[in-house]
Amino acid sequence: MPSKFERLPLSTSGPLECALKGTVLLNHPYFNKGSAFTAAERRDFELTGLLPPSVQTLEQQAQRAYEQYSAGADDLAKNTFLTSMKEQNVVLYFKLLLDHLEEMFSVVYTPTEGEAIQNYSRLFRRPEGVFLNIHDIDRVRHDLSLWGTEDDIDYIVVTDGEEILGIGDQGCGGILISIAKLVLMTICAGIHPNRVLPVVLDCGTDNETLLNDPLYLGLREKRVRGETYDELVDTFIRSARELYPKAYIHFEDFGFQNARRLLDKWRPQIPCFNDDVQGTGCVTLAAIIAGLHVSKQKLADLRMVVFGAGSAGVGIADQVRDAIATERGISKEEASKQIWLIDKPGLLTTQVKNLSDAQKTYARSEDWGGKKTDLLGVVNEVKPNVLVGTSTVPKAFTEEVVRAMASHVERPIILPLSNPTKLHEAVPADLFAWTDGKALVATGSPFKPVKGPWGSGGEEVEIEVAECNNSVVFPGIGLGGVLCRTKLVTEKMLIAAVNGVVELSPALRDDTAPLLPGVDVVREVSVRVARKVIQAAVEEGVATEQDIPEDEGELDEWIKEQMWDPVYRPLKLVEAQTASRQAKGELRVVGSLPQRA
Ligand SMILES: NC(=O)C1=CN([C@@H]2O[C@H](COP(=O)(O)OP(=O)(O)OC[C@H]3O[C@@H](n4cnc5c(N)ncnc54)[C@H](O)[C@@H]3O)[C@@H](O)[C@H]2O)C=CC1
Ligand SMILES: CC(=O)C(=O)O
Ligand SMILES: [Mg+2]
Repeated sequence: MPSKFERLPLSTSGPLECALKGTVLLNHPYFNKGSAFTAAERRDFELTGLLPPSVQTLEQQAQRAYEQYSAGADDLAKNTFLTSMKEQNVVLYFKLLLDHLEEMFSVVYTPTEGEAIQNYSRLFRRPEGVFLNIHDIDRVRHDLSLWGTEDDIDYIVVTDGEEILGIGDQGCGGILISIAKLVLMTICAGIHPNRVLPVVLDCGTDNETLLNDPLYLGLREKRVRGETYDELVDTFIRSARELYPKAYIHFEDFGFQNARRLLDKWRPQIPCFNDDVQGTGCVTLAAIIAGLHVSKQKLADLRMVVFGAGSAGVGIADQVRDAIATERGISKEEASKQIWLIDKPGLLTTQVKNLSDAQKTYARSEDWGGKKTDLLGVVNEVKPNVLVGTSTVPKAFTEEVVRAMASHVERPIILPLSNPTKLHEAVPADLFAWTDGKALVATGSPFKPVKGPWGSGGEEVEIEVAECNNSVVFPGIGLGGVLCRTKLVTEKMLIAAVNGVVELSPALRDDTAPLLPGVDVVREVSVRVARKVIQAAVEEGVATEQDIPEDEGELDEWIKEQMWDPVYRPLKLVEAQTASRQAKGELRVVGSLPQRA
C-alpha cells in the first residue's frame, strides 16, 4: 500500500528523472544500473550496444559484487574495491553494504578506513568531495556553489584533518573521514547519498611523514593557524549556509582546541553538531546508563574517571555531568565533582597549566596533596565505577589498574574507546580475564565475542561486546535534524537521542547482553533516535518543518518514507532545462531530486 507520505519532498519512491544517455549515463554513479537497465531503458537511453544482452536484477549484481569483494586480499583491498564500486554504481554499493552490514561495517569505517586515510595519497584514483584551500579563501564560496542549488544539500560533514580517529594529523586525506561519516549517514539513517557534501579544509599538515612524501596530495606546508584559519572556517560556514540553507553541518575530527571553540561559536547560531564531542558523549552516556542498569547502580552515585581529556573525553564528561545534574537536581558544577579527568600531566588539577576552559570545569581544586595523580593512583583514590579511555594510548588500562578498580566495585563499567582497534586502552579478553567476566565492557571499534569460564556455575560462556562508537547515534540525530529542518541542535535534543538509544539497549532486557544495540538493528535505532530528536525539537520550538505528525506511529512512518533505500527506480527521460543543466557536467544533477518538479 502506498504511504500517505509519499509526496513529501524527500520521499524516494517513484520514477527518477534523468536527462543522461549512453556512456554518460553509464558513467554516472547515481543513475547507472549497469546490467540491470531494463530492455525499455536500454532503448530509451541509447544503451543497447553498450551492455551485454542479459538483464540482471540488483540481487544478482550484488551476488557478483560480493564474490569480487570476497576475493580481496585483505581489508584494505576490500575497502579499495568498495570505493571503486561507489564510483561506478551508488545503488549497488549501498545494497551490497546493507546486505552484509555486520561484515563490511568495519571495512568502510573504523578500523580499515583509518588505514585508507593514512594511505590516501597512495591509493588515490578519483577525487570525491570538496577540497577548500586555505590560500584560496576568496574562492571558497564559488567552489562550494558548484554542488547544486539552495534545495540540493541536506547534510555536510567537514573536517580540517587535524585529529583523524586516533591517528592524528592526516592533512587532506581527512576528506575520507567526511566521506565515511556520510556513507554511514546513508546506511544507518537513509540520508540521500546525492544530497550530501563531504568537505576537507586543507590548512596544511604538521605530519612530517606526509610533508616528506613526494606523492602527498595536500598543501605541503605546516598548518596555518590563527586569524587566517578562523577566516577560512568562517567563510566556509557562512557560504555553506547561504548557498544551502537547509544543510546541517557536522564537524568531524578537528583538533581539540578548534573542535570546542567552533562548536561553542556556531552552536547557538546554526544547526551544527560536533560528532567527537557530542556524538561520543551521547553514545557513551547511553552505554553507561545501560551498564548501571545491569550493575543495579544509580547515575546519582556515579564516579567516573576519564583517561584522555581531549574532544571525546571532555565531550563524554559534559554529557554525563549534565545527566547527573538533572538526575540529582544539582548544578552542573556540583555534578562535575563526580568526574575525574586524566591527561598527559596526570589528574587535571587547578595546579596544571594551560587547561582549556572545557577542561577547567573538572580540575580538582580540593587538596589532592601528595596523592598520586597517575591512573592507578587516581583509581585507588576515587574508587570509580566507570572508567573511560579516550587517550589513544594502547594498553593504558593495565591489569593492575583494572584489578584495582574491580576490588572496589562489583561490576566495573570499562569503556576503552580509542580508535582504531590497535589503540584501545585494553582489549575485552583481558578485561574479562582480570575481572572474572564481571566487567561491563563496550569498545570504540568492533571486537569479536569472548569465551571464558564466567557462567554462574563456572561454565564457559560467550560474552558479546557492544561497539560504543558515535556511529550508533549521530546518524539518527542527523536524520532527525534534517527532517524537521531544525534551526539548532539543542541539549534537550541530545538527551532525547540518548534516551532513544537506551530504550533499544539489549542489556535492558537481558543482563548478559551487550550494552548498546548493534549494527544489525542500526536503521531501527536511527528511526527511534530521529523520532525522539524531532519530538524534542518541536517542543523546543526549533523545528521549522510544517506538518510533522504528532502521533508516534505516524511520525515513524513519516521518517521511514523519507529514508533513502538502495533500490533501482524506473528512469524517466527528461529533456530541456534539466538536460542542459546535466549536460553542462555539473556534479549534482537535477534529475536526482525526486518528486521535486
Ligand atoms: N568510540 C568513539 O565513538 C570515539 C572514539 N574516539 C577516539 O578517542 C581518541 C581520542 O580522540 P579525540 O578526543 O578526538 O582526540 P584528542 O586529541 O582531542 O584527545 C586525546 C587526548 O588524550 C590525551 N593523551 C595522549 N596521551 C596521553 C597519555 N599518555 N596519558 C593521558 N592522556 C593522554 C591527549 O593529550 C588528548 O588530550 C581517538 O583514538 C579517537 O579515535 C573519538 C571520538 C569518538
Ligand atoms: C569514532 C570517531 O569519531 C573517532 O574515532 O574519531
Ligand atoms: Mg571522529
